[in-house]
Amino acid sequence: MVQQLEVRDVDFDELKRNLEFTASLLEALYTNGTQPSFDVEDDLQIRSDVVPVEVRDWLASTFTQRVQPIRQRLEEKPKFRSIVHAVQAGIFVERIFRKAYSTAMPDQPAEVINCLRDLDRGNFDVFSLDAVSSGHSLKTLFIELIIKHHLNSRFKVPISCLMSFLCELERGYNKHTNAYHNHTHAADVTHTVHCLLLRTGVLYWLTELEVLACLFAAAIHDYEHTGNTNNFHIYTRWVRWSELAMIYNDRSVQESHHVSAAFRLLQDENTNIFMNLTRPEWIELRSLVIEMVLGTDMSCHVLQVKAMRSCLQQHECIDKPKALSLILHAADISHPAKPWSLHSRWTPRLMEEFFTQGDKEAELGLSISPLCDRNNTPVAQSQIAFMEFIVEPTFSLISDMSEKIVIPLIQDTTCSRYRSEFKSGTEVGTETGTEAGTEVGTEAGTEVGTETGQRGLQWTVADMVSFRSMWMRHTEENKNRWRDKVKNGVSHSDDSETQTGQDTA
Ligand SMILES: Nc1ncnc2c1ncn2[C@@H]1O[C@@H]2COP(=O)(O)O[C@H]2[C@H]1O
Ligand SMILES: [Zn+2]
Repeated sequence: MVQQLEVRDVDFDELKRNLEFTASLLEALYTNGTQPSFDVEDDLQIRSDVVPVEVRDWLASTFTQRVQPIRQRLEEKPKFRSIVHAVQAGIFVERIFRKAYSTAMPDQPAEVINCLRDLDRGNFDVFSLDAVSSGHSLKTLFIELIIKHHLNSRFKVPISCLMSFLCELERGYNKHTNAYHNHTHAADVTHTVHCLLLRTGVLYWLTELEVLACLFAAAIHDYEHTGNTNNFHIYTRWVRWSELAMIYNDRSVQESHHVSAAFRLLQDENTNIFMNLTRPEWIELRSLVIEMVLGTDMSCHVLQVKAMRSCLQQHECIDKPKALSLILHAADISHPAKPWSLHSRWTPRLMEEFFTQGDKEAELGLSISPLCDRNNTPVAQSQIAFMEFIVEPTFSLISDMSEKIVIPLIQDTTCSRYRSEFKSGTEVGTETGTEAGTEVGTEAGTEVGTETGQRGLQWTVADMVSFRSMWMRHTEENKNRWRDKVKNGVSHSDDSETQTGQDTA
C-alpha cells in the first residue's frame, strides 16, 4: 500500500479493501493470541478445578516441553463481521500474491521448464536442472514446489524474501565447496521429499503447514555442511579445534548447525520467508523442522527405524513428526534407490568428499576413517552393503508406514477435494502411467482430475504399490551393477569410473 502511495498509483477500492484486510488481520491476530491456554492435565496430571490457570501455565512452561501460549487477556470473541471481512480480504490478498509471483518471476528458459516437467517423477534429473538453471537448482526447485503446493499464497510468502533467502541458502551450501554436500544435494533431497510424499500418498495426511515444514526442512537440512562427518568434528578436537563440536557438545554436531544457521537467516526481515505466519503456525513449523533435520543424523538411524517398526507392529498411532523425520532421512539416503544414471553420479561425489576427509586425517597424523582412504576403499562392496543394510530396510519401512497411514484415509472421503485438486494440478497419474506403467497400468491414469474422492483414492493405492516395486527394482539393479564391477575387478576407489562419475548408462 505504501509503495502504491509513493508512486501515486492508487486504486482507492483496492486500497480500502487492503486496509480492511489489515484491520481484520490485526484483530484476528489479537484474538488468536488471547485463546485460553492449553490443557496440561495429561502431562502433569493436574486437576484443572483445583489449580489456577496461571499456575498451570507456569508448570507447563517450566516442567514440560510444551510451549507456553500467550495468556488470556480478553474475553471477547471475534465479531462475525470481521471474520467475513478477513475471509473476503484473504481471498483477495491470495490473488495479489499469485499475481506478484507471476510478475516477479522472469520467464524461465525453455530448458528449465522442460526439466521441471519431470518434477513428480522418481527419475527427475537434478543434475540437468542444475546445468540449465546456471547452478541454481535449489532456488529453482524450491520456488517451483512452493508454488505447486500453493504454499506461497497460503502463507503469504513475499517473493522478494523468498528470492533473497534462497540466494543466501545456496551461498551457504557452497561455502565449503564440497563434492557432495552442496546445493545440488539439497535440491535433490527437497525434490525427493516432494516425490515421496506424493507417491506414497502421505501428502494427503498432511496439513499445508506440515508440507511447508517438510520442504523447508529438506532444503535446509545440510546448510553450511563442512564436508566432514560428525565424528571428524568430535575426534579431531585433540589436534584441531572444532568450533561446532564445542558449541553443540558433540551431539548431532552438523545437523544442529544446519538447522540453527538456517533459522538465523530468517532473523533478517529481508530473508524471513515466514514473516506472515501466525505465532502458533511459526511455533509448529519450527518444532517440526528441528525434529526432522536433527533426525538426519545418521547415528539416529537404528533408533529411528526400530522405533517406527515397533510402532507399526504394535498397531500404535503413528506420530507425525516421527513419520516425517523418517521420510526426510529416507530422502537423504535415497540415491541408491533411484535409477543407475543418477546413483552412479552421486556415489563418486560422496566418495570424493569422504576421501578428502581421509586426506586431511592423514595430514593430521590421525587414523583414516572407514571409507575415507582413497587408496584402499572397496566402493562397490560398500554400496551393496549400504543398500542391503540401510537403504532397503528404510524404504521398506517407509512403504509399510505409508500403507498404514494412507489406507484409513481411503475410507475417509471428507478430505477428497484437496486430493483431486492437487492431483489434477500436478498430473501425478501421468507419471504413474509412464514410468511405473508396467506396475499399475493405465487404470491409474484415468483417475487424474476426477472430482470424486473415491476414484482419486483408488489411484493412491495403485501408486503405493508402484512405489514399493519401483524402489525395489532400482536397488536390485544398482546392486547388480556394483556386483558386476566386483566381478570385473573394478570395485575399488582406484576405479576411474567411480571417481569421475561419467557412467550414466
Ligand atoms: N551411497 C552411499 N554410501 C555411503 N554412505 C552414504 C551413501 N549415501 C548417503 N550416505 C551417507 O548417508 C548420509 C545421510 O546424511 P548426509 O547427507 O549428511 O550424509 C550422507 C552420507 O554420509
Ligand atoms: Zn544430506
